[in-house]
Amino acid sequence: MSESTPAFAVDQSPDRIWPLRGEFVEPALEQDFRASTLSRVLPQQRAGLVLWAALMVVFAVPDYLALGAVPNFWILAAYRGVFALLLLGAAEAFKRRPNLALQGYVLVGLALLGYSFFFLLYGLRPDIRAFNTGAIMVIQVMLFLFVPVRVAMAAPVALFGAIGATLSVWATTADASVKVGTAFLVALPAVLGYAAALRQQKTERLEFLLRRQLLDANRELKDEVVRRVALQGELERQAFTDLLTGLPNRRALAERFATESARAQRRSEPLSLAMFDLDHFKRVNDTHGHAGGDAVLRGVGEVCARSFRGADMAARVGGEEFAVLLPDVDLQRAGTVLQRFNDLLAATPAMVGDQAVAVTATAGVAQHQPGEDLNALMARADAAMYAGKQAGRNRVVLVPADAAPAPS
Ligand SMILES: Nc1nc2c(ncn2[C@@H]2O[C@H](COP(=O)(O)OP(=O)(O)OP(=O)(O)O)[C@@H](O)[C@H]2O)c(=O)[nH]1
Repeated sequence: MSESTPAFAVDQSPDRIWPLRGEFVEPALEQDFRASTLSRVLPQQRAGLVLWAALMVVFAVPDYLALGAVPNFWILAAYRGVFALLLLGAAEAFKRRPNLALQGYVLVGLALLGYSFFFLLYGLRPDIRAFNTGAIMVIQVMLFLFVPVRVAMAAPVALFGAIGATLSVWATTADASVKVGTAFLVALPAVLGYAAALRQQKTERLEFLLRRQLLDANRELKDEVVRRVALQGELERQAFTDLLTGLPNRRALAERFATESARAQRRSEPLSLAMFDLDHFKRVNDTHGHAGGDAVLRGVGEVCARSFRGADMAARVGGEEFAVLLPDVDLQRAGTVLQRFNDLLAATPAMVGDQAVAVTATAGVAQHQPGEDLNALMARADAAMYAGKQAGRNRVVLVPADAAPAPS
């Protein structure tokens, strides 16, 4: 997100919404918006249709009271009945195919029929002309505000209603003031309804954009948190890992030692530590270059991974120096484990280019003594390893259990 764009600003640029249609210019966006309104629009439209059908039927009563059972009454009653059925049918169709409700064509068709009924009423019931005009005014308002339908569709229908009503009145009266008055009366609610509905449509769409932006921002925020947690995990992993061999580093060893020495003491279990150093590693570097030496070190890491149990921890603690922490393992067993490792290492040459380079290691092993810290334990194992180097390398030297602690 660029710095100049506030996080939650809605893009209100005029070209996003048609000024007179109040719909998104982008068809996909408009489609998304309409789909998001379905759960609200559908029940409203269906309720509106049922109410409309009920009104059509109920108003047959005043027709009958005014006209009696004459042919005009029956024409109106038939129109009312058929139209009410159509309205109920549409309400049912909307339930099955909600897209019909969103598109608005069905509603527009029904509105055209509805207006036509009132035009007919002007001819068949001139006695209620004023009432008729009032009903058309109500329909004009309902068309825009009560039953949610797109203004782009409602506007031509309202125009049809206004013109139709005006023409019907002009055809059925000679009174000029009634003619002009009716034209105004039916046009005015259409204009007001259109203006109000247009404003509402635009507001709803801007709100939709805002909601979407908020959701996007929220999603971005969540993704960012996930990314950061992963990054933090990776940084932590790196802080405890030797990048060349992938083995744990000295820091990781220190943490593990703190846990294991406390546990060993609590449970009176043995804990051993081995230090091993590659033999004549300088020669490897001198012969195969530093990169060759690195390849050999990586190979040692792989042998460690294959050699020690999951509970043991082999760590790289210096250039070509390694430490192995062996929980619940006494000195003798640790010696055996290290000897097995040494044998495997000697038998597993690393490939440097197309050359197989074998290395050996010299190890010193010590068993942890109560209260001893890591440095002291490492120093004792180190001293044994040094003794092993002196004695000819490629061997494992144990620190006797009763040996004096090494000076820290
Ligand atoms: N390639 C490589 N070499 C390293 C690294 N760290 C230390 N070394 C080399 O390891 C060698 C250690 O040499 P020395 O300490 O003389 O020991 P050595 O040659 O292994 O001889 P002994 O330990 O006495 O058997 C040096 O040449 C260091 O440069 C490393 O990360 N990569």
